[in-house]
Amino acid sequence: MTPLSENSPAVEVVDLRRGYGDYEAVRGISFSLARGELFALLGTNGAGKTTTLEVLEGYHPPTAGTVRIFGLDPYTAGAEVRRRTGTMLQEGGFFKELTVKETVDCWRAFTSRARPTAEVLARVGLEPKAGTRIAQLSGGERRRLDLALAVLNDPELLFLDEPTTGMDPEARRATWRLVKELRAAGTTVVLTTHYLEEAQQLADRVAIMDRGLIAATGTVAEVLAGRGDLITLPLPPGHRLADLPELLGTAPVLTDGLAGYRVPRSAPALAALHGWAAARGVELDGLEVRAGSLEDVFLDLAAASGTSAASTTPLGASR
Ligand SMILES: Nc1ncnc2c1ncn2[C@@H]1O[C@H](COP(=O)(O)OP(=O)(O)OP(=O)(O)O)[C@@H](O)[C@H]1O
Repeated sequence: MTPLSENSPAVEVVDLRRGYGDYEAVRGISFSLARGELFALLGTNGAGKTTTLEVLEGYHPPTAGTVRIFGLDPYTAGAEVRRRTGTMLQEGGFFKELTVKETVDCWRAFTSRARPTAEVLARVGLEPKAGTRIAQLSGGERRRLDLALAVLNDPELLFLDEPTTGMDPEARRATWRLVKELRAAGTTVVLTTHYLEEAQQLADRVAIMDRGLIAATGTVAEVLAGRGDLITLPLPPGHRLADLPELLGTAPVLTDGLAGYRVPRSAPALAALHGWAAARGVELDGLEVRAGSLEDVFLDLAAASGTSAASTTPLGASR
């Protein structure tokens, strides 16, 4: 077996490709994570996030490229990698008749270095439900049980696949607190999520996947760098999009019935817009201005669908 290298990155992915039959779900992606980093994989439905995670977890070999976890191949050195990692899948398979405590006890039997059941349940706020049967848990409570099982062995590297899907806002925030605690204690975390706020709250770095490729990656600030501000307004009565002015050389774009301008700085653009409106006696009802967000990056990617993902302009710093 390859000896463990304590200096190797927690995760190293080079030119990973993974297909199902003729279909290539992941089409050549690379990234690496230092120990203790929290990395979020974002992306549209079917972008390849779960497939990537499953290769990192050692469930499938890559079709091409290499994946290393602590310097080890997770497919061929699965047992060693699993000893040091924890996995929260999208759907945990539980026996519905068992209680929460019985479920954790069962998993402890298969887990080396397992923490005590009470401690693990306390960690995810499930102690009051220890005696409750799985069938009676809410969706959010099941996700918390999934998380309890993922941290049972106090992993050095934790994989979280959409960890807060189905949770109410309070449970989601509690989960974020737990993930932040784990991260502060030095755990490396790879997470997939559809909640952009989750990535913004938790991640040191993000990668946005689109049709099997990484379209943008970096810190949230890097991904948003240069995106400027977004000015939106409903079309003024009696006006078409073509009647609106260019602002700082930018023509408006119509999205969901709103005219939108993405401008490097909002102040001069707003001054120009107000000048145009005042000269024509036009009211700018519903005018809104906000800084660029991950959601904008995401929506741009969705809007670009139909074009080749490879030709998508990189939206942030690449590694
Ligand atoms: N076992 C499989 N056999 C065939 N195709 C698959 C299989 N698993 C996934 N796919 C396809 O590969 C693509 C990527 O799927 P994947 O689950 O990795 O995406 P995802 O980014 O996690 O999506 P979501 O956000 O919807 O969970 C999808 O088009 C999916 O239909």
